[in-house]
Amino acid sequence: MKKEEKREIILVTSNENKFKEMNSIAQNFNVSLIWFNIPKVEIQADSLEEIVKFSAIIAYNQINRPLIVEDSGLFIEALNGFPGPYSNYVRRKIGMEGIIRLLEGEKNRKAYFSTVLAYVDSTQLKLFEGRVYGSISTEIRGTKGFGYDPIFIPDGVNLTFGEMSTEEKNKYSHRAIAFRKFLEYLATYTV
Ligand SMILES: O=c1nc[nH]c2c1ncn2[C@H]1C[C@H](O)[C@@H](COP(=O)(O)OP(=O)(O)OP(=O)(O)O)O1
Ligand SMILES: [Mg+2]
Repeated sequence: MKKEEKREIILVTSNENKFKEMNSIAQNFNVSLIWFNIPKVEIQADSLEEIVKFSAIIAYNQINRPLIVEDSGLFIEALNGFPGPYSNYVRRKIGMEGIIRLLEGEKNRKAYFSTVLAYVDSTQLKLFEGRVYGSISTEIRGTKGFGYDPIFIPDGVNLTFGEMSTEEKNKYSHRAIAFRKFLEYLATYTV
C-alpha cells in the first residue's frame, strides 16, 4: 500500500514507552500512529474501563479526531488485585522495591498486567482489553522498558519484561494484545 493511504490514529499519552511499543506494531498494519504527548485526564475509579472511558471522552472533546488512549495496571493475586488501577500512584510512592517488600515470604507471586484501550471517533467509543499472566520476581531484573517491567515475568519465559527488547515484550504484553485487537477491528471498516 502507498504511504498516503495509511490511516492516521492519534495516541494520547504522556508515556513515550507506550508510544514506542504500539508504534512498532502499527508499522505492520496500515496505520500511522501519531503521538500526542499531552497528559490524559485520569479520574479515580476502581476499574480501568471506567477510567479510560472518561479519559477518551475528554481527549476527544479537545482534539476532535479519531484517537486512542489506554490505561494499564498490574494486578497481584496475593494482594487481591492491588495496585490495579492505582498502579501509577503506587509506583510513584513505594516503587518496585515496595511491591517486592509487600510480597516478602509470599509463595503466591501470581500477577497479571491489564490494558484497557479506548478508541473514539465521531460515531463510537469502543474498548479493547489485553491481559498477560505471569509472576512477580523476587528481585529487580533488567533495565529495559518502564514502570514495573523489571519485576514482571510473563508465563512461559524466564525473563522479566525489563530484560526484553520492545519487540520481545510485544510478543506477550497486555498492551500489544489490546492494540492488536483494536487494529484488527479498525481493519474491518472504513470511515
Ligand atoms: O507494560 C507495562 N510495563 C510496566 N509497567 C506498566 C506497564 N503498563 C503499565 N505499567 C505501570 C506504569 C504506570 O505506573 C502504571 C500505568 O499507569 P498509566 O496511567 O496507564 O500510564 P502512564 O501514566 O505512564 O501514561 P499515560 O499518560 O498514558 O497515563 O502501570
Ligand atoms: Mg497515567
